[in-house]
This record gives sequence, structure tokens and C-alpha cells, in this order.
Amino acid sequence: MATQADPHADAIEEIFTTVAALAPDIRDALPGRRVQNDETNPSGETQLAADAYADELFLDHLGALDSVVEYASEERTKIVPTDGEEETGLSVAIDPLDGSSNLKSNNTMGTIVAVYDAPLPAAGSDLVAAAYVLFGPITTMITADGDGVTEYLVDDGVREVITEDVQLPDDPSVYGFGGRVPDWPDDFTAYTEDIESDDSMKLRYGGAMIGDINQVLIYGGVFAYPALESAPNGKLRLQFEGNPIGFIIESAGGRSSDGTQSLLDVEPNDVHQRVPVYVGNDELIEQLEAALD
Ligand SMILES: O=P(O)(O)OC[C@H]1O[C@](O)(COP(=O)(O)O)[C@@H](O)[C@@H]1O
Ligand SMILES: [Mg+2]
Ligand SMILES: [Mg+2]
Repeated sequence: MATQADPHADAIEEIFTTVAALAPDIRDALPGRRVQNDETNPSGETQLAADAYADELFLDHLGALDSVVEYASEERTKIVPTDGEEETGLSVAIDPLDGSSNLKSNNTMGTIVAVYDAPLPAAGSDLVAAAYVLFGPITTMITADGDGVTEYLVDDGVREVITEDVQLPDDPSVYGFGGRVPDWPDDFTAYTEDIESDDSMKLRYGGAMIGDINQVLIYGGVFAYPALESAPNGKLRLQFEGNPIGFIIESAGGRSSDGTQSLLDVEPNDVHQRVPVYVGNDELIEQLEAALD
């Protein structure tokens, strides 16, 4: 992970500032873009006009930075080389709208950004920073730069610190598990029953990873989009979702796993590869890995 003396500190700051500055444009663009495009994305999912719009916007603005040499997005098949400084440039992988199926029902959505000091597809251990914007009742942004996790209010595209050094609370209280219950492997089902039988824990699942992750960060708990019987690698994508969320949760004192190892240790082989995602308080992920063993 990066440190405060990181040579990429200015570049990371520039990328975060650019992402925050675009948040009002994204929010303003949503009401008119709830319709489906005639396209599917590289993961085979229906694309909304809003997904394509946000992807173009991020490519235009992040791709124009000297600090960015590669741009990849969940919404485009190929990695785009950009005009940044070859020697020092970073690779950015974006989920332009996470949870975009929530747009129809007007529920939470977000944007996720992963900043790698390596060509894509890259390992989580190559991340120097990660962040997400949460389009909830208010717009907030969580950043991790290797020197801690910070929560910001995004007001008119400008970040204002809400909380520095965000840490998962020690007394977890929420859980959210994706995928259809009959599609869960038996060992994961057994784990969920243990969690459900703990009377300090309650179910909260919103269908946008970013919303579900944010409540784990604020309240403590566990989020999973598990390996499924029908999809052993689950649903979420390593470059755009698993790695940046693993980085943020680990930076906040929690733990991430693909079932056996940290998400940050998963070997990358394709920019759109999927990975089972389990993140949360240390002891809950330890319990999970023991259950899946
Ligand atoms: O509809 P499901 O199966 O609960 O899936 C929800 C999951 O899919 C996602 O929406 C996938 O992200 P995208 O919207 O970026 O494709 C996650 O945010 C969320 O955790
Ligand atoms: Mg997503
Ligand atoms: Mg998306």
C-alpha cells in the first residue's frame, strides 16, 4: 500500500478531486437516463443509458490527466491507453455506476474507482488508492490512499471532510448477502445461519454493493456476494469492485476474502474476471473462511 511519502500522492489527489467534481454531473444526468440501452456490457448485463454516460464522462476527464496512462471500465470491453506520463502514470479502473439496476426503483447507487500502479489487469496488491462516491440521500465519498480512510461530504463537486481515519466499529451489527438463497453453496448457507442466529446482527441488503459496503464501514458487519452453485466466481468483478472494496475495508481495519485469501492477493487474469467477495469485521471473515474451508 502507498504511504504518506508516496510519490503518487499528488496524482491520487488529482484523481480523487476529478471524481468528486464529476459527482454533480452524474447525479444531474440520472433522471433522464433510467432507460435501457440496446447494449449489454462486457459482463453480459443490460446497460442503462446512465452507465454509458458515466463511463464516457470518466474517460473524458480521467483520461485527460497526466497522471493516468490507462483507463478501464466495467462498461467497455477493452482497456483504453490514455495520454498520461508513461514513466509515472497510474492505471484507473472504474465501475461508473455501481448498482445501476437500483436506478429504476430510485435506490442507492455509487461510483467506484481503483488506482493501480501497474498495467491492467492488476492485482489488489498493486493498488495505491481506491475510492467510492455514494449517491444516497446526500452525496458522500470514501477514499483510501494507503494512509487511512476518509469520509467526505461532496458538496457541489467539492470534498469536505466528515471523518478522518474511518475504522470499522468493534461491535458489528449488519449483514447483507447477495445471490439467490437456493443458489448458495451449503457451506455458505451454514455460515449465514450462524450470522442470522446472532441476535446482535440484522439483515440489511440494498442491491448496490456500494450502499451495502458503506453500512458495513459505518456500523460494522459483513457483506458477501458469494460463490454460487451456478456461478463459482460469483457476480462482482475483481478490477472494478472486489479489489477497491477490499483495499478500502482492509485500510479501515477490516478484512477481505475470496473465500480463502485476501481479495488483494487474487491473481488477475482478465480485466472483467469475477470473484466471490466477502468483506467485513476481522472475526466475521475469519469465521467465514473457516466455514468455507
Ligand atoms: O441484483 P443482485 O443479484 O442482488 O446483485 C446486486 C449486486 O450487483 C451489483 O449491482 C453489480 O454492480 P453493477 O450495477 O455495477 O453491475 C452490485 O452493486 C450489487 O452488490
Ligand atoms: Mg458494480
Ligand atoms: Mg456498474
